[in-house]
Amino acid sequence: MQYPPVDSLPRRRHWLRVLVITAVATAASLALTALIVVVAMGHEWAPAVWLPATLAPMLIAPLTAWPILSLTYALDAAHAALREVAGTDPLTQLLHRGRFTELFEHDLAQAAQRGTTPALLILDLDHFKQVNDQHGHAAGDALLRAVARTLCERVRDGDRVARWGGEEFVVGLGAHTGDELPALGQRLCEAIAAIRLPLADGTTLGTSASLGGARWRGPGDSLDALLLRADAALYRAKQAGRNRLCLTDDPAS
Ligand SMILES: Nc1nc2c(ncn2[C@@H]2O[C@H](COP(=O)(O)OP(=O)(O)OP(=O)(O)O)[C@@H](O)[C@H]2O)c(=O)[nH]1
Repeated sequence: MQYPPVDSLPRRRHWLRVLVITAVATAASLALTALIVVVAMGHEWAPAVWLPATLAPMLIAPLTAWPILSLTYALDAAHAALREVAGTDPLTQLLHRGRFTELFEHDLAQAAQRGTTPALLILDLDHFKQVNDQHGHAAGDALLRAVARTLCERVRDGDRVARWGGEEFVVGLGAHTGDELPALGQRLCEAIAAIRLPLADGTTLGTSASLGGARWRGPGDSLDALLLRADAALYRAKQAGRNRLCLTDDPAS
């Protein structure tokens, strides 16, 4: 999930590598042919080696290039898989903070070109400690997974959802215009409050979240600054009684 900006790089690198390895293998096999010809010249057995010496470049180039290419391709695939695992939170399968930062900074850099005004939401579940204390850590984990699912189901393709740590989540609206922030934030707040997780004893477990949102102000506005503004708005949402959305640009909220 959520890896578009880097997709084209390995493919381009792969074809460059194909060209370089094939060229090196061909040059090496031609040099071998020349060596065989020089050594054989003047000997009566020379005619016997002309044919293999001529065929050698055609055989050696693919025979050496192919295993090297297969190996480097497999290493690339393993590297991409490791990157994905390292960038994913194992409990919720959302992006980790580091991978989110990398991807959303790319969204900010592309915003002017795409004509978007990215925005960011920070969500913190309310009184989550009580969930763990009353229902156990496993129920808390299940609730975190349900919140992650709820967020992913309601954002658009191109938005980024990350587990920021503990019971805190971040949604990066990379493909939106800033105008959509209040409506989406409100929808997420309501969707989280509507979660009802069935428990073994037949009851259900719910939660709510406080959300802080901020819009990107354009080139020169860093992700750190955006996060700070969203965090300040989140703090106001907690102070105002939780289970609500506050935006930095809206002092009345
Ligand atoms: N089950 C579970 N709990 C976690 C995980 N990570 C953090 N927590 C718990 O989340 C709780 C966070 O508690 P607090 O920081 O006090 O926040 P809160 O109880 O949600 O209170 P407010 O944020 O003020 O509404 C702690 O009890 C942590 O143990 C996790 O991966 N799984």
